[in-house]
Amino acid sequence: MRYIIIGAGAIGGTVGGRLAQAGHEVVLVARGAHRAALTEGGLRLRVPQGESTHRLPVVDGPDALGPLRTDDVLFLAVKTQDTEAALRVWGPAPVEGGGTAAERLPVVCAQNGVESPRLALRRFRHVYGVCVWLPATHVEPGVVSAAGTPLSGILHLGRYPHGTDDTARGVAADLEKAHFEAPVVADVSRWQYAKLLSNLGNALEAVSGPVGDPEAEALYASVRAEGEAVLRAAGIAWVSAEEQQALRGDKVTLVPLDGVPRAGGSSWQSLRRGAGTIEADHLNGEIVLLGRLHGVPTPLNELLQGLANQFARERRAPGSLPLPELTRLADQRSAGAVAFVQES
Ligand SMILES: NC(=O)C1=CN([C@@H]2O[C@H](COP(=O)(O)OP(=O)(O)OC[C@H]3O[C@@H](n4cnc5c(N)ncnc54)[C@H](OP(=O)(O)O)[C@@H]3O)[C@@H](O)[C@H]2O)C=CC1
Ligand SMILES: CC(C)(CO)C(=O)C(=O)O
Repeated sequence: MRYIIIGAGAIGGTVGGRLAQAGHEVVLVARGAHRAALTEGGLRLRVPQGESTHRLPVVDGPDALGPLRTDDVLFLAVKTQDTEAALRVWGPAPVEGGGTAAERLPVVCAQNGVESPRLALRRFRHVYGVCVWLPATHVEPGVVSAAGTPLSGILHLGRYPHGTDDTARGVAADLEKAHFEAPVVADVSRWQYAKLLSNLGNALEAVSGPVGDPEAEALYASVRAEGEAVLRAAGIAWVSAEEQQALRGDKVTLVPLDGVPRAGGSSWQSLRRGAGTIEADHLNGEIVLLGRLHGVPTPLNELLQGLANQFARERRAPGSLPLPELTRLADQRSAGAVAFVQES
């Protein structure tokens, strides 16, 4: 199979580099300064075992490749806010022998949140979801890094909305050869909802810095509790911590990389790069949406969604809202939400 990595940033760059290292054909899709750096100097991948450079074909869209091959896999690793635009471009791409990518090729959505595979299913017939446990960093244009040894991360993968098939097993086998733990699961949505609950802390970390001290942990616990209440009201199941642990085992140990700053997760990194957009509408915003649909107040997730978007719009530095200030705002919002529920 040839892997076309749409969005060769932290996740796409790590997966693409690892797949190339394992001998697979890989095409990187990138844009802007990152694309220029990848084209000029290759993809530089830093992992605990060292740095490697991969000179791979780099394109900005399907036109540069000509008709796609029947053994192509579209591996989507853009932030969720960029999913729709990417699918719109890649869906109609012609495939050798006739038909389009949307009709004939698998699209594997290796992203946080739960929205991308749904968006993909509107256009593509063969959609796969991945629950991505892979702490990676887009260090600078052309350079990505991933902690974790001996494996780089855990990628639960399955056909979306449910089931498994030969493609899922084939992609997982290739990922396993490329230093990932890649269990094939028949209920990938349940895994993705579990990850969504973890990622409700992304915005907190982005605006107020690493979740680690007791005050931040307490706030995250309240944000997550809101998320769990919403999922329960919506009748949505997620895998328990025990199930996750049973499948994960102790296979991935995070090893800090000397000289590679990974002060924060993917949303923190968006702010650090001054990206102008952030994924919060699709993480905390998913809980807010479900809360509104099912009549459950979500003041804390609303607050974080709003703050994260404001930080991105104003290109504010990550972590620059002091935690006591965020906690004060959260207390105010929670009090307001209780009053609203009592009045209605
Ligand atoms: N980083 C991490 O540790 C983890 C991330 N995730 C999830 O993985 C997904 C990807 O995140 P991450 O790798 O961090 O994101 P990055 O921003 O590092 O990488 C995404 C890349 O895709 C590029 N891009 C967006 N749209 C297009 C397009 N149409 N054509 C070409 N390139 C495009 C972006 O360019 P530009 O910079 O110009 O926008 C960026 O370089 C997200 O859903 C995230 O939540 C999950 C687990 C861990
Ligand atoms: C859990 C974490 C922080 C790394 O896997 C992540 O999902 C992210 O950075 O978005």
